[in-house]
Amino acid sequence: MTKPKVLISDKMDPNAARIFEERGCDVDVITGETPEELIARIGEYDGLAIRSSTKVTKAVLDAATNLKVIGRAGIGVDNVDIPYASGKGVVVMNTPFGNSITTAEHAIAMMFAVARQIPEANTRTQAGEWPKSAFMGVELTGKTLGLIGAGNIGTIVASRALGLKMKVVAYDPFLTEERAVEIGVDKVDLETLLQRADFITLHTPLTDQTRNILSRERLEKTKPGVRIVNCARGGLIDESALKDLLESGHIAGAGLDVFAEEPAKNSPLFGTKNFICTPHLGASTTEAQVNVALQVAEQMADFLVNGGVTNALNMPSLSAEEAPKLKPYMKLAESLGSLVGQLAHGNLTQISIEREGAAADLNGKPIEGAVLAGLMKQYSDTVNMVNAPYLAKERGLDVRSIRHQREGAFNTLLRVTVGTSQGDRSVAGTLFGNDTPRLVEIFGIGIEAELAGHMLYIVNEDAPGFIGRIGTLLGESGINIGTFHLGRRDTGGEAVLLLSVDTAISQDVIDKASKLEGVKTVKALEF
Ligand SMILES: NC(=O)c1ccc[n+]([C@@H]2O[C@H](COP(=O)([O-])OP(=O)(O)OC[C@H]3O[C@@H](n4cnc5c(N)ncnc54)[C@H](O)[C@@H]3O)[C@@H](O)[C@H]2O)c1
Ligand SMILES: O=C(O)[C@H](O)COP(=O)(O)O
Repeated sequence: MTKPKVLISDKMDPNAARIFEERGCDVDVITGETPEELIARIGEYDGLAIRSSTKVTKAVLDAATNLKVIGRAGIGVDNVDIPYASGKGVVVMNTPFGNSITTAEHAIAMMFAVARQIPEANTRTQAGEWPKSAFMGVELTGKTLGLIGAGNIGTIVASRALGLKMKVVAYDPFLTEERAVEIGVDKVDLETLLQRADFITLHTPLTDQTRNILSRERLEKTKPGVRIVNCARGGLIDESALKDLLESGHIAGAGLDVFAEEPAKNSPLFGTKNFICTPHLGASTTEAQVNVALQVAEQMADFLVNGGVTNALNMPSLSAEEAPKLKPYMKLAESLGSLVGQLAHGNLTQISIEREGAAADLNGKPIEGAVLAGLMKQYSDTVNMVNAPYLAKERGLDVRSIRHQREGAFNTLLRVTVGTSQGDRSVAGTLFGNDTPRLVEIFGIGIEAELAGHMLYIVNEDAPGFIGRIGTLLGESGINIGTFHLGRRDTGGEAVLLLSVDTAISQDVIDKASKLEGVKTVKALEF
């Protein structure tokens, strides 16, 4: 088996390359390339490991013809076009906890630095000025900290601030009252936070909802003398308004680790009074960098080598332990999806995926992805279980997952039912010996068949002589039959014949089969 190939395109702790190699991947570390250079190179890689410098744009993804996974050694993924990556079937992962303590500590350090003007005091002292009377700071004790975003980092900042005897108020639409009590903060709306906070610190991702969350209008509503820290993302604050309000003295100090445009080499904020900054150093400690490098390499190698999915932003998680157990189910799910996709006529409006017996205890999301991938293969060559749910959504397909505790005739069963403009059509399958997928029911008729390779599906009237006629037709057409499966609704009623054959079946043979006595439907299937 050829080894998966990974490119590390940003500066990363060397542990990442070591782990990739130990886990059976070939790895290249090539940092600092231009977008054009990356585009020229990316086609040969299965995995791309990045930090915040590499911008994974549509153009990069279009050139990434072999890419299966992007791993972000860190948290923020606003440098990756995730919807486009999802559409291309590329998994995007991050390492959500590896640098959170480090970044929270940086935010606290910035708060102290702003409160006591440490950078400027340091510069002037070292210049020989001894400017003791030029600096008068404020205490953090007893002050109110306004937290915008109370996720992993915000929560750590809150706990450190509470330790410093600050009061903490938090604005986060996804923070529940219970969680707010648990972490010791007051949940407030944004207006209240702006009015009450002596210090404001931001800890949200950059999204369409959070972009410019501290707009000029909101900055003007802050308490006079407020100090603001941003160690999250640059686009969260209106930088020009921040400059004006620092100059007017309404804002007493600001500490930014991140800028709307990075690298920030000529920011208008540079030189503004009471303004301090660092060059996106939030995650830059030895501990955090080792954490995220190890984690991203483990996660990506696990995915590329074993199919395990951890911390993916566009796909459900799947542990390395679950992956081998789910593998035969994924095969079965994809075949069933493909079968209904090939057989159902009319516009598909709804699909339900039922799991029964042992299958009911499994992680349903990957199975759902595999069914949809099988189904959507009729419409797209590049579909896989990552992008299939997105394609299904785009087409307005209503997807339902149902889990039955009951045990039926099979100890494990997957059933896929599609609602078409002509009514519901359902197929079901099981695993023989825990790992061999088998179709056991097609449109209400019991049958037992492996779905593989070239197949011929025929619905006919159950009557003597039919099997001989179809055997003769295929024989005369030079088509060798591999396996032969029969099922019928009742004696003399509707019967189903599923044949696997060694070569693709031509339209001419299908037309001839359709004309045989008693035949209702003929369809060539491919798995
Ligand atoms: N400076 C650095 O080097 C550095 C390092 C790590 C992370 N970060 C940034 O910090 C961000 C936060 O990291 P995290 O680990 O805490 O993420 P997280 O996902 O755990 O928390 C983000 C929080 O923001 C909240 N949120 C989302 N939309 C919001 C909105 N409109 N208003 C208010 N709150 C909203 C979410 O509910 C969530 O609780 C990351 O997205 C990343 O951009 C920066
Ligand atoms: O989102 C993050 O994890 C931080 O912004 C860190 O970015 P970096 O890996 O480029 O330091």
